[in-house]
Amino acid sequence: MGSTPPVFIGAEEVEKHLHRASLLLPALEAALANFSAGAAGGVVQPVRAVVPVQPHGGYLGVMPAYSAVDDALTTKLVTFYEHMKDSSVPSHQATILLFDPRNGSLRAVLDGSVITAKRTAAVSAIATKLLMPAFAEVLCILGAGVQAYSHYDIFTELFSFKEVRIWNRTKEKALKFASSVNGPVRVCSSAQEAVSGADVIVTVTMATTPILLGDWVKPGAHINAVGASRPDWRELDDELMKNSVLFVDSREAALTESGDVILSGAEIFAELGEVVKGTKPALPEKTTVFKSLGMAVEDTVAAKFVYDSWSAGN
Ligand SMILES: NC(=O)c1ccc[n+]([C@@H]2O[C@H](COP(=O)([O-])OP(=O)(O)OC[C@H]3O[C@@H](n4cnc5c(N)ncnc54)[C@H](O)[C@@H]3O)[C@@H](O)[C@H]2O)c1
Ligand SMILES: O=C(O)[C@@H]1CCCCN1
Repeated sequence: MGSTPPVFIGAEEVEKHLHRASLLLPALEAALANFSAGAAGGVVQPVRAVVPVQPHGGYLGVMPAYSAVDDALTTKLVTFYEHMKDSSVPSHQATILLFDPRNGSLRAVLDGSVITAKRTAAVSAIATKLLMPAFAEVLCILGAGVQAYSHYDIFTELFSFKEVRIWNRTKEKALKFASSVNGPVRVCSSAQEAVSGADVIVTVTMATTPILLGDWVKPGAHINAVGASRPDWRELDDELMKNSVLFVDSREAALTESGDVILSGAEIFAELGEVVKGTKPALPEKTTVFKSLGMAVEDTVAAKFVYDSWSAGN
């Protein structure tokens, strides 16, 4: 008897089953805690392998993970390209393969781009809930690409900011962002203007040198640093890195992949999963940075969520 061929779940279908990123919050919180529990947490996740595609300024990342608690086995394949000349092609494209852990058969091939956008924003939201100052009023987003939209969506769903500001390297993209989302957004002409007095800052750019300086940041603010995922790329300057309490998704990945962590020499205080578990404090009264690199197990639980929902409806 031949095995059943894998199903293909495209972007539209993934979107349908994952219409709000907040649907992933319980699974992601558990995955972060399990990851940071070491062997007892049952997450097997090596630091991703990244293959540079040098002549084209691109990278291929391979991100496998197994979560015993979820009994879910996946690998994401993600490409990301700097300086895209053709703006109709997204800078990041991803596919997730979901296997049957009992026998290794491929069950599904899922679009990974929607999942990447939503799970990343949901993890930033988990960090923000734990680390932002009390009475946070101003949200600032630096960057106006795919992640800016997904972060805006979940942040405005979960929190009640009085003001949302955006800055982008090219202002027209920031203007387009402000006119596309459902709510008022102040478009700023400089990153400094956008950041000044902000309580929560999200950096979601393809910058390779700092775009956010410690000098501009209000003491006690919380920063989700989502870009700069190569060891020689930066979004934050040394001053900010050294004068904040630093949280990461994975210590091992941060010390391998994050230019902001490696080149600043900043000390890592905790993994986000340790704060979720309660084994490390959150320190919301301090200036905090959550350096997010993205973890394969986040894709594993998100893909399982979509596959289970798809299976229930088919
Ligand atoms: N941590 C994670 O889990 C995770 C997951 C996915 C993406 N990311 C990272 O988040 C960032 C944003 O991803 P995206 O999918 O929104 O990308 P995108 O290409 O859709 O948007 C990138 C934005 O950065 C701006 N930009 C490009 N070069 C810049 C520069 N040198 N200085 C300042 N701004 C610049 C662009 O104008 C654009 O608005 C990327 O660095 C990406 O690698 C992280
Ligand atoms: O975790 C991710 O999906 C992304 C891939 C691209 C680089 C940054 N992290």
